[in-house]
Amino acid sequence: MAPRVLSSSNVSLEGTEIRVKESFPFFIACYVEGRPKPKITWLKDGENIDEIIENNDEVSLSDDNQILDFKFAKKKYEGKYECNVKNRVGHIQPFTNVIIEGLSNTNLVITIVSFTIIVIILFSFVIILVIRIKKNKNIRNDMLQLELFLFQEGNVGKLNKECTIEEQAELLPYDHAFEVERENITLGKQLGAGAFGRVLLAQVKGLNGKESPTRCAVKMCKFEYDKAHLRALIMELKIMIHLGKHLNIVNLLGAHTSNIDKGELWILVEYCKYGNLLKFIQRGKAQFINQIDPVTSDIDVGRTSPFPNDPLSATSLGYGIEYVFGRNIITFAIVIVLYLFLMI
Ligand SMILES: Nc1ncnc2c1ncn2[C@@H]1O[C@H](COP(=O)(O)OP(=O)(O)OP(=O)(O)O)[C@@H](O)[C@H]1O
Repeated sequence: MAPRVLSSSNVSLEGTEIRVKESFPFFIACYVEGRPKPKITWLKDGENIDEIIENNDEVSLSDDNQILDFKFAKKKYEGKYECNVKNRVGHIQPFTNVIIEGLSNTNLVITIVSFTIIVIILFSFVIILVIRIKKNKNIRNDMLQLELFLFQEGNVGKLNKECTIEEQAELLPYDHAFEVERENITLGKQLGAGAFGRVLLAQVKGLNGKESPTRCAVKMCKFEYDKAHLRALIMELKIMIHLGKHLNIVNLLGAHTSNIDKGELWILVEYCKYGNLLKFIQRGKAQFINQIDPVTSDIDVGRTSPFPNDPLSATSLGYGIEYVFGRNIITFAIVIVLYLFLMI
């Protein structure tokens, strides 16, 4: 059977055209059939292809010479490619014209211009982003400065007599006389934890001019970067400073505030060896335990003043009376009697 070109080829007896973009890969396929199996050789512009293929990684023959493969389209590969197919019975020579399309000048200009525009846009974006970040950082710094200023100085002029101190505690100033250096505080075991803070036992040197270390309880935020918790602790500290000392409350001994911008605020208060009042009562130290409502006897026990005429407000007692009983067992008895009296 004489050789015949199959339709899957991209060469034909009448000739075809293959257009390829420069630097793209392409191939010329000359699939044939015939019996005996035809032999295939290739010509480029009438010359044997061997010269091009020899020592050239970019051009190769495969599939019994049926495929001529080009890794990159280059101008030098442009031309007429003939596929010489021969067997004993016949001979055919299908061919194709390969045209390599380079980037036209206009295309090149468009590419360069678009690239430049993209670079300029990206660059502007980066600049705008940097300016924004810087601006936000400045705003944040200003806000931090403002918050720190409010913490230190407060804004007493804005206090409203019709509101409770608890509602406007932020406006109260901080008293630097309470400041204790970090190196004077040695933290110990945890005594307990509240809604937003935890309390640790500590030894503090140089408190009230004393040489020997003072045992105290240090209250700090559970999570240093939680602003809401820090704010609550600041309010607690300011209220304690505002209240001043009193026999029946757990008094403020000092505070470590120099790292407050990093969320670190420690409040040093008197240590109460019996801890929390509710737990103390629940442990069965008081014989009338059954008469106390377990719900209202939590923090509210401290918030209801057992001394109606006490100059300290109910709020003030809320910050300390829970722990007072460890210090003074007689006061404890008086408070419980008064509490029962008030309950009736
Ligand atoms: N001065 C103190 N002496 C001994 N233990 C204390 C002292 N202060 C607090 N504790 C212990 O730490 C626990 C937590 O105290 P904290 O004041 O943080 O919480 P709270 O008053 O119960 O709750 P909240 O944080 O809502 O006010 C208490 O229950 C108590 O066991």
